[in-house]
Amino acid sequence: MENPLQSVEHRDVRVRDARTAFFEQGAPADALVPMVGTVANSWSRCIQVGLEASARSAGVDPVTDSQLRETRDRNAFLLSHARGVLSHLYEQIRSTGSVVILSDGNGLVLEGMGDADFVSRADQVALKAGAQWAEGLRGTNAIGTAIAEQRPVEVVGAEHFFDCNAFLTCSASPIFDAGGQLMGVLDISGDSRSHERHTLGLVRMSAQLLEKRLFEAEFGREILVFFHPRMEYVGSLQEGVLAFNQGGELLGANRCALELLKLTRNMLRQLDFGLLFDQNFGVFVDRSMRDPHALSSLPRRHGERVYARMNMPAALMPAARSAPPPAPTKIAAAPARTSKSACSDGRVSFDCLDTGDARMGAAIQRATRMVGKDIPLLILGESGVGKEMFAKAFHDVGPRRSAPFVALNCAAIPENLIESELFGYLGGAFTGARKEGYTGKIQQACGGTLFLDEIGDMPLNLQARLLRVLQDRVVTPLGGAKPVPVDVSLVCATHRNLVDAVKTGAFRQDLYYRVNGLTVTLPSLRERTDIRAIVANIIAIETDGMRDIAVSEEVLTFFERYRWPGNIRQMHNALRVAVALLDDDEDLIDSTHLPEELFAMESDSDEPVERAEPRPRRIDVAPLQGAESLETIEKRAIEQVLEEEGGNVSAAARRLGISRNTLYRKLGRM
Ligand SMILES: Nc1ncnc2c1ncn2[C@@H]1O[C@H](COP(=O)(O)OP(=O)(O)OP(=O)(O)O)[C@@H](O)[C@H]1O
Repeated sequence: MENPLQSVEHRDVRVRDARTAFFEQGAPADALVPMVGTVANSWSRCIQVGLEASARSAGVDPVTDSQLRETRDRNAFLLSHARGVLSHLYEQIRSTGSVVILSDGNGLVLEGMGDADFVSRADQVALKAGAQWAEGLRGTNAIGTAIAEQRPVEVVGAEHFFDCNAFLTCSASPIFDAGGQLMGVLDISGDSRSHERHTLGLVRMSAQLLEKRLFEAEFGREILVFFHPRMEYVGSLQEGVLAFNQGGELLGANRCALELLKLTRNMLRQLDFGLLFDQNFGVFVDRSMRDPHALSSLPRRHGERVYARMNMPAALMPAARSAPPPAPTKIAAAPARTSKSACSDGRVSFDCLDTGDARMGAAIQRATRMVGKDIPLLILGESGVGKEMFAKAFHDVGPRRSAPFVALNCAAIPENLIESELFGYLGGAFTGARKEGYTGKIQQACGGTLFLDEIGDMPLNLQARLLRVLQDRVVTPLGGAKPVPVDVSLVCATHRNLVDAVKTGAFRQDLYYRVNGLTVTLPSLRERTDIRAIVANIIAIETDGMRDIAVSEEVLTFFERYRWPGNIRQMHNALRVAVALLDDDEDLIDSTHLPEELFAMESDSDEPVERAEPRPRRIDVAPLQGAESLETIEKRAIEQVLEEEGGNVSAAARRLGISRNTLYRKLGRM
């Protein structure tokens, strides 16, 4: 490894000296030490396959478009998981004029991202999809040499075998699948003058992240155990991940797991949970299911103990195993009230919310154990994930269900009104106050549940007052001297990180402990595995369980892949619009019923948003008649398709690839 304190100039001089010794004086590679051994060995390999360092160009053409398409198809699994990582990596190097490259296991570039302004047009081609960087073709280079060496490699300037590549600096890390097979290479290439020492580390970490994603996708249907001897490393890139089947047999281990447990891949198939850890697999699974976020301390059979967290796929959860899977396309098979969804009767219940997602199921189980105990519940989760619905369901299963459920959103009302809303006031307490006074939310909730949404947004001075109310169990309305006793069960929610808010002083620590009796975290919609069941719930709510509405497979697949920045609220709005757009005789929601904003909505994700645009089908319009205008041709196409579809506007719009509204607009002009 290179001494990090060496200057770039010093390195250049050493490399030039090494080139002279190796190429002109015939010195053997091992005599070039302390030249980078990896590079010297690569030079030797290049000589052996007959490459000539002084050749004017490597003379390697990119593969043809159809060859590239084929290779990309073969690598679809890698590509689909790599896109987010590539964009994220590109964000890190955006203004450095470098490119991020993903190649397959043979060094063929599958995807390149970034502007290669630092190189000539000809060389730009060499960094784009279709270009080949195998070492045997292009001499020493980071991608090809990382493949040959099967480890991360950096090749700077004149370390490249061919003189013509000396303007480049490249850092590459191989990507291995769960079986240890090389899948591809991640690389950053740029101008050698702007070589940055930390680039290789960045590439290596990104490759590790990608391997982790690939592992989790490959074993997504198995029980995953994430572990590390140090508690704080669980959840980091350094954590080990093991995949077990339901019987506790070991199916796979990521690279970190192999290193941490000192195992080789050949040993995997002969091992099971009990041979690795001094604990019964069933006991570990049960304990982890009771509290999926908790870390278990697991004693190893031979070695130190580790901290572990388990992930159980929804399909293996006990509830999901006994319940029949939701029908794939027919969503709300409920023409009559008898077969309606658990969500359609106007009451929110945990039954209605527990639709097969493991994390949601675990949150419901935890909260259910607190019912009736008057322990404050804190619900965490992004905006729109259903925190208020969860709070309402918690209230509705408890002994206070016949008393009021009163909600106050601390972020939705102006700061100066929160105080009077919460504590109430007597008539004439302040200018603008109602003559008859106002009973604050705390008092309104008496005997029932007070739900404080977005508690993280409560101003500090009011936090102190609320704390006093919770401690003393009395509230004093503004302008009133007499404290009134309060008896409420408290449920709070926030999308903020309250621990951080406590650290920065934005949230009082003492109040945090008061509101945080039990914390549950609700998953974002994009993480949920029961999207189809939620769709069914929403349709049942929207139609009051009275209509038999199906959703097309295309829309359901889109819903499952979309990132849902606005979570269930956004999906609810989209489906509300879709249901409203259906004609009375229509019973299928397809992409033409989805609001256009859904596709225009910016996703905050690092992955591209898939679009379920209406898919136009081929329309054979009669040949042009003389010099027809575009408008006339369009008019003829619309008339023809409408006729072919028997006047059904929805079907015609679908075939034309436009929304129904657009078709109505065009018809209005005809
Ligand atoms: N499981 C579900 N099935 C059907 N609809 C749901 C479900 N969960 C939530 N919703 C719907 O999603 C929308 C948002 O829910 P809710 O207000 O409970 O979210 P929230 O997390 O409290 O949002 P915020 O943090 O913005 O206040 C509501 O329209 C609700 O009806």
